[in-house]
Amino acid sequence: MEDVCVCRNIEKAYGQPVLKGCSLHIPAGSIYGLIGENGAGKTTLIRILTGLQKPDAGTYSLFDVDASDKAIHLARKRMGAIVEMPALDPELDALSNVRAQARLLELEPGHEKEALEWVGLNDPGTKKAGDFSLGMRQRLGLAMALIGHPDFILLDEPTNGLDPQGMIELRELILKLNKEHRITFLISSHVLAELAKLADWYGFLKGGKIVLETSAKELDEHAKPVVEIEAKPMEKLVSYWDRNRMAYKALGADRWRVETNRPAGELALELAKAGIDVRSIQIVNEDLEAVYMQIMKGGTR
Ligand SMILES: Nc1ncnc2c1ncn2[C@@H]1O[C@H](COP(=O)(O)OP(=O)(O)OP(=O)(O)O)[C@@H](O)[C@H]1O
Repeated sequence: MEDVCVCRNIEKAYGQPVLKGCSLHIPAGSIYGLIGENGAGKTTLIRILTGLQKPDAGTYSLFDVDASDKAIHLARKRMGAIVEMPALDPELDALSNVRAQARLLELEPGHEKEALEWVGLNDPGTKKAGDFSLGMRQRLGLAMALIGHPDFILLDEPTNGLDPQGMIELRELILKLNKEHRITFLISSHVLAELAKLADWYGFLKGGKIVLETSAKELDEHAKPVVEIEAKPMEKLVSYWDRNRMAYKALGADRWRVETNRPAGELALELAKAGIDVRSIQIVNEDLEAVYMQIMKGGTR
């Protein structure tokens, strides 16, 4: 699969270094989740890719055009972005906002209504954008990002401040644009659980670098098989875990969490043979959030 965007050792400092050799690859057709804690430099990276800022060192390419190439402005025409908040004019209605964006990008007029329809604003009326809900504003921002028929859209923390319904709607919209129109997305977030419902590729930004770049499929495989067990007595259990070199954690009264590849039924039988009274046993595979915490705490796995 070709990459729509490649970054190589990007550095950026504002007095303090923020990006310290950041490299990543965004495959065409993917929804790439850029995940990092607050202040990790996600917005900085997105601002660099959209041309709002220049890196101090390193380079990047968009659609195989290097940032130093004169043709980079043509590659940028294939991109749309919402950085921080959608750049709407609060005094204008939805259609006038999209028209203003089309003029700014020097596009032929005539596609404004289509862009609004793509985001479900079929009949936006004359309400001013300043009176829109946050979810509506995000939709309008997306319509403005879509007006140039981009192949690649960058969204900086798009679900920030949305209510659960707004989040679901935005997610469905992004998935639809990705599947039906083959638009590649870069979406930044500090909430992995939110990205996990969308992304099929991830870059983990930490300490100014991408410490892990992986597909969603691979990340799922990173999540270790774990079982939760309710059993006693404690001494026999601890001795069993130690004998079998199994990583365990006490969760509370007679409750344990254990890493194991063994089928739960087989484990229950073995524990019973060792004189342990097993009340319940269930598989609860380690979730992505735990994988995330481990990556963010200790670097790559
Ligand atoms: N224009 C600027 N001038 C000075 N410092 C800046 C500027 N922009 C960003 N920073 C600093 O750079 C660091 C990274 O900020 P950035 O907004 O890129 O992080 P982020 O990962 O997007 O965080 P958040 O999730 O909080 O938006 C922060 O410490 C921030 O204060």
